[in-house]
Amino acid sequence: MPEDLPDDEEATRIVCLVKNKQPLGATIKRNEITGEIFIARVIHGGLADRSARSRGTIMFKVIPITERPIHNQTMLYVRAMTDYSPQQDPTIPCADAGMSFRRGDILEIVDQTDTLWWQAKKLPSNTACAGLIPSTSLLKRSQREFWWSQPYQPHTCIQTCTTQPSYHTRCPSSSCTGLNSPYEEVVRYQRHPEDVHRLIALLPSGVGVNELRRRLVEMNPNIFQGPVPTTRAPRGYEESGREYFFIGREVFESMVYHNFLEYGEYKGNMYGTSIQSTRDVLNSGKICVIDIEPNARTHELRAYVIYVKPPPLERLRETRRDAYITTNYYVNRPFKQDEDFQEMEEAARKIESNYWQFFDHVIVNDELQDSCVQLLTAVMKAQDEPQWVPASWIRPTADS
Ligand SMILES: Nc1ncnc2c1ncn2[C@@H]1O[C@H](COP(=O)(O)OP(=O)(O)OP(=O)(O)O)[C@@H](O)[C@H]1O
Repeated sequence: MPEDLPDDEEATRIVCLVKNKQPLGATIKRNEITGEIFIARVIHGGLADRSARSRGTIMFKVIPITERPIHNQTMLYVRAMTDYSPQQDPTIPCADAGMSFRRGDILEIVDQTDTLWWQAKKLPSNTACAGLIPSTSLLKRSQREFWWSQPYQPHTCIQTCTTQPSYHTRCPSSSCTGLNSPYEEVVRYQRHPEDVHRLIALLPSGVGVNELRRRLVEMNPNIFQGPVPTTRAPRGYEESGREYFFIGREVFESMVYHNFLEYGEYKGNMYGTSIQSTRDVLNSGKICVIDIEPNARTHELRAYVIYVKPPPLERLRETRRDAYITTNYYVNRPFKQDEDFQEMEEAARKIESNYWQFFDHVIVNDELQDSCVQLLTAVMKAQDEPQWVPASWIRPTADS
């Protein structure tokens, strides 16, 4: 458009879009009063965006509006804290232009011009074309509407926090508040070789985290250490300070209030994560590997969280044939095929539905040897490769 166009000249531009099998990459809107149809948005990187000229099959006459909307094109990366499917959203302006995502996906927000519908790409992305996703304010509004439409349940929030009733932890606000932020801003973080290692947290208890951690430490005790205090009796092969710090209940209780990030009871024994012993291991230059319960994700820990998932039932039966567990009543007893495995699967379902978005990596603990290799690879990646971490870890905000 020439800069010096006289005011009385009609400012029009002919835009030709080459339509092939791809979607046009633009949405249109009709003015309810005048009936005029105009382009509501052009999808970032889509066909319309990329078509500079064509031998035209489709011709739009585009009349620029006098007041241009303020463009907010700053790149923003977020982790989705909720699932979204445009096909099930009746409010989306154009479902075909929408982009579905799952909790935990990393999204690159490429356009926030519209306050309700942002444009984003799911990472890693090999497509130039962005898709429409609801903005934070739109999602919060729908959450609020949903919340108000529910029957009054005064204890919903408290129940969410106590799905592992024996654990007393600092609850992450995201799992306790009624209205959660649907996106968490993240930044790419690369550990400097001279910085302390990233803390590795394995969860949950019961699927073999102790066995995996033990093997990792045993493989190279000069690199790895797992400093979780427990009141459980050591098993034959275990050594205090290696798998756990084995301490008495009285000592444990005296440490609880001022030195623990989380603590709790699992199958009759007390376990905890001590801030100081974690820091001591990291400051000694080792890689600290701890077990946590899912609701222990806190700012102090800043852990790389690895979720250890049980394999399907038939694989559990096959792989755990010679395995033993420790329960309230027995130190070492074989798994009970139905009860124990079903309990494990049920616990995994609950954890995934509440916490999937917080996991940096998932290992299916099927063949033990494979799982150990996967764990070692993931732990080294966490130290040496860039990771997406909450932006508030790098540039703290007032409420973080
Ligand atoms: N992939 C696997 N294949 C076969 N056996 C396994 C596997 N993973 C763990 N086990 C066995 O299952 C039993 C329970 O594992 P483990 O003690 O690690 O469970 P945990 O509940 O996670 O640990 P803890 O009770 O100390 O918190 C152990 O006998 C262990 O050797």
